[in-house]
Amino acid sequence: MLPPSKSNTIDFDAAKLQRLGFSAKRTPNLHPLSLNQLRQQLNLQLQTSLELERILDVFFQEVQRIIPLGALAYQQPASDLRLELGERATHSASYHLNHDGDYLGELIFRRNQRFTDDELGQLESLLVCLLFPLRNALLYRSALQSALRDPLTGTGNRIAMDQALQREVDLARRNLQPLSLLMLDIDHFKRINDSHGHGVGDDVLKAVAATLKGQLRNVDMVFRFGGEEFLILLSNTNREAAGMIGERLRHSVLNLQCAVQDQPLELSISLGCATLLPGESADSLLRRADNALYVAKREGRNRLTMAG
Ligand SMILES: Nc1nc2c(ncn2[C@@H]2O[C@H](COP(=O)(O)OP(=O)(O)OP(=O)(O)O)[C@@H](O)[C@H]2O)c(=O)[nH]1
Repeated sequence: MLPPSKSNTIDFDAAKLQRLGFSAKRTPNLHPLSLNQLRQQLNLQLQTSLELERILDVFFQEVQRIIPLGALAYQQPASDLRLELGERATHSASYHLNHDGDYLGELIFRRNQRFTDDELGQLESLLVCLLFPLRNALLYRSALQSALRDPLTGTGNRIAMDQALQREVDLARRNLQPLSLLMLDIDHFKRINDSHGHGVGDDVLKAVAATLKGQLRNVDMVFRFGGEEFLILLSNTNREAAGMIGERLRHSVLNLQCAVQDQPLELSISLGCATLLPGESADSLLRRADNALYVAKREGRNRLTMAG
């Protein structure tokens, strides 16, 4: 038996597209089709993927079999989505897509010639083929996201953290770039829960997470590690810069204006910081940051400790 290897893997999307007579990279306008033929093709092809970008790319390429286009833009601000295919042009036709009361986003077709009424009618007829695949792709994307997010704080969860940590360690090694990690924990959090209730504890967790995200460039690098513990991955960041970021985070939590029944709630965090050593594993990096956090707690809390 052959050991698993790349040559045995199948990109099912690509395979299905090929079987239908479409390779991944196609030149537009290969065979002119009637509107009905194109609708049938689209109905088949748009089912072959749940990836939003791929679906829109297939749609953009195929529509050009009967309607010349320069660009296609898609945006859905609520999901923080914005995609641009092709090149910007002077004329545009835009559509707000709704299905069953759900807003699926806005699609903008662009080119350097005005669209005729006939063409707009054809576009509208083709858009119908896009609705279900687009809705499914959006649902898939949000399912993927919620599988990787901590529902309370909106930060990445442990699964996301494990994936990101290994990926960043590999990247740092390959690109010979520094990688630092901050492990932080809210001080005396149990007291907050015990004195004010779990609901207030939850609000504090949300407020601290929002502060951390607000202070960092890449919010996808903040993870909830455990109850009141967070982990921050700082790619391309050396020990000195990571220490400065850690101090900035500590101050921003100290300055958080939290109150319970008009009484101010004092909050602080302790942090441990470690920077990847040559040849070091992800587990070892994590352990060193955790040990540094333990030292910060032991030495009085509300402080940052750098791992040796
Ligand atoms: N409200 C709330 N509390 C949580 C959650 N997850 C964990 N906790 C609580 O977090 C508290 C953690 O307490 P400890 O581990 O003793 O830590 P601490 O009180 O912060 O003390 P130090 O870390 O030593 O400063 C426990 O009371 C947990 O019940 C959560 O999702 N919501």
